[in-house]
Amino acid sequence: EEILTHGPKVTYVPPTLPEDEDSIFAHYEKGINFDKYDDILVDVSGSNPPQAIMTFEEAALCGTLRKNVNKSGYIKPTPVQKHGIPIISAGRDLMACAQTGSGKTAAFLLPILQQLMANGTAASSFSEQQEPDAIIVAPTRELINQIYLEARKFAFGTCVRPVVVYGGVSTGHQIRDLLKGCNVLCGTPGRLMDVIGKGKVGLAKLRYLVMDEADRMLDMGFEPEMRRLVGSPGMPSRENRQTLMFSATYPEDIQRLAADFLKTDYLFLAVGVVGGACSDVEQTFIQVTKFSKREQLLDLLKTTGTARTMVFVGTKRQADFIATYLCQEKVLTTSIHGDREQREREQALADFRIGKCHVLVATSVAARGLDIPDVQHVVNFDLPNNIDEYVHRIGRTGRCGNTGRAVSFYDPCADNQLARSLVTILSKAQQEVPSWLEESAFSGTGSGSFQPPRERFASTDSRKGGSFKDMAAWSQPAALGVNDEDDAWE
Ligand SMILES: Nc1ncnc2c1ncn2[C@@H]1O[C@H](COP(=O)(O)OP(=O)(O)OP(=O)(O)O)[C@@H](O)[C@H]1O
Repeated sequence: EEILTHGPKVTYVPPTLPEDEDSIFAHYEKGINFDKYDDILVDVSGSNPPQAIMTFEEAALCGTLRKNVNKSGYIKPTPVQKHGIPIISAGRDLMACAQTGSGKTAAFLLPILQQLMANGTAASSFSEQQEPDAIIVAPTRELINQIYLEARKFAFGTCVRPVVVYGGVSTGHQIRDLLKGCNVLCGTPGRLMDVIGKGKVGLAKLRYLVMDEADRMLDMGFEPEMRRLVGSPGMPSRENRQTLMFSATYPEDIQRLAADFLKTDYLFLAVGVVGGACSDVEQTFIQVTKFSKREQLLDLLKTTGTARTMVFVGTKRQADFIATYLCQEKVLTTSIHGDREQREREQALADFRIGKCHVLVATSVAARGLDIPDVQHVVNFDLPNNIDEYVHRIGRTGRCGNTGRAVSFYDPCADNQLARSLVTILSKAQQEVPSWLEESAFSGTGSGSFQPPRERFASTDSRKGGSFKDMAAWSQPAALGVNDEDDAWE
């Protein structure tokens, strides 16, 4: 985004959003494994956690919110919602770790909206400076847009007005929309700091700060921006706001950093991984050589037919290259990565969502958070260099109790450092570990460290001590993956 402010003026204005209820509340069905969520082990640490709720009735949502939850097809809360909603309603700060696709978004949106309604938040109106009650940040443009659409859905028919700002779109357009009124501001960090810097957003009334994909928001790429945000003039101190963090992964070093942003008595919510980090995703590995990957991808796609498939690659150049190759081979393919214009990125996602293209070639920019119905396959054409990234990528399938498949190309020359962590992930998910993978993990050639496979949670509260050595070794800091080609943030 920063680069764009120095480049040609961005004039893209996204298409107007549909206003009809059917489109706003369109949702996909939860899967056969949704009820298994009930058996998942949950651990809340920190002092005096409030009691979990078992039903949405217990969440004591106002009538309109309750209706919107129903219209969204939610019948019972997921574990992160059962625990997260009362924690947030009780005014506590929260660091929440729960499996991909298990409903983290509603876990923070619903209690925030409920509190805003309960406290009689005034309908916002036109003003040259807006003072939102809540700010939500996320690492990519498409993800923040998706969160905004969820906020708009749950706030439907209430006086709460959500607004979104992100890079690659005309700033003028977004500011005009912002100034019409804003209670909940969703943004990617660059554009958010931009509108704050321009004086269009004041922070004096801020009560909630939400970091989605919090570990990403606090890694090397974004941490300075987050510190700038909380240090901005008017920003209430952490004692005077509620700070909420959500992710499926929390490296230990990031947790310790995160504590700077939270009240000291924050609660850590870990939704367990009984049955695995992603037990709803069948994970397979194919040993390949660098030069055989392309043909193997084609063979694989022939067996999957028109099933919706995301293919992750390591670099933007590679994304273009593979997408072009597949198009030449008559596979209906589109692509998303950081060098494409925002118009193209949004078009690609739309074409993939409606099934006009059944293959989406993507860099890590699409690894986190995106909730696309019926993604049946994830292919790691290139494995990421970080295990957390792997967890997020394969989490694009197998969402909300649905099942999915992830196939990863494993090139022993390039991917050895990931072997041990992969063995851990597979055994946690109670899936078969290929013997060659196990061998390469423990042959001594595989670097990286060993995580005891019986650990029940993807992350544990760093304040508990003792776990630190294992966890730090397990999750390499995401920052290690940063290089010129890294495309995981805006
Ligand atoms: N209680 C519920 N009942 C039915 N569907 C739900 C419920 N909660 C969430 N969903 C749906 O499940 C899907 C996944 O939710 P969401 O995108 O919030 O997952 P997430 O935990 O944030 O995943 P990620 O880690 O990938 O960001 C969404 O389509 C959402 O609407």
